[in-house]
Amino acid sequence: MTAYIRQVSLRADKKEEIKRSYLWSIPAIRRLKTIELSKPVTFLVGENGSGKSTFLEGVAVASGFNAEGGSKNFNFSSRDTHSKLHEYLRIARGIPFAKDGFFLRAESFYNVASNVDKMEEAEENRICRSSLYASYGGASLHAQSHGESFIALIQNRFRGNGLYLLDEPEAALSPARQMALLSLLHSLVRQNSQFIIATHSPILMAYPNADIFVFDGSGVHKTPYEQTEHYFITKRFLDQPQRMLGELLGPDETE
Ligand SMILES: Nc1ncnc2c1ncn2[C@@H]1O[C@H](COP(=O)(O)OP(=O)(O)OP(=O)(O)O)[C@@H](O)[C@H]1O
Repeated sequence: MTAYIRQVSLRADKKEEIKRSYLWSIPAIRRLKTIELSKPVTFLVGENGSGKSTFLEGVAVASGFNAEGGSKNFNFSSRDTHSKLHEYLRIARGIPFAKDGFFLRAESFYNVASNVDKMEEAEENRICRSSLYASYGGASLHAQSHGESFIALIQNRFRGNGLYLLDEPEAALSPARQMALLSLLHSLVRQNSQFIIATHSPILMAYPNADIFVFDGSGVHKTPYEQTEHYFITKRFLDQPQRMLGELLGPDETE
């Protein structure tokens, strides 16, 4: 199995600095020691605000990606709110190095799409060029729906032998497209790729032989799929929607 990142730990020598930042108020970050990435696919899950995106962004920036997403060639910035976590992480890299990579975040995908447009315009000024859009599904990402452009990007731009960091990729995707994404993940894993994915999707989390790390108030814990809240709450709801709706809305409202 290929692991371009084998281990991520919080630097003990930076503890005093971390204590002075808001990062210390995030329990999963404060209690983070070492996360072993020993599988081709690692999921980061947990409640809203538990620190998954902060952690993934820290790993991405420490690995040379732009904080707002893109490949290592992207260096745009539309805001400057990313944390300094990357300075406090120690990343143990594997051998060989990844030949490809992408940091894909649902929340700033619009800006990544705009940046691709700008790079395409710049390419048009060259005498000998191949269209950059070819790597992104043949058209501007803005000319496709959010979900279509997400899938087009993964299908066309992710070339394998790569390190891919995805932040809530399901945000744009229908359940059927989430399943399509599972197939794409699988074929990229078979081409020696590693994924680290922050997600709320019980569909994506079902990818076999993956590690799932739950971020919560007591730290970060490796958890089997069926024991995650995402799995059992979704299952309980779909098994008995009327009963759950009765609990949520009161019995009179569900008739
Ligand atoms: N610049 C900032 N200053 C202060 N607090 C921040 C800042 N950025 C994020 N936070 C806080 O850090 C915590 C973790 O946020 P993060 O986005 O990592 O959560 P998450 O687990 O990815 O949540 P979600 O599932 O909703 O995306 C949140 O409580 C958030 O409010």
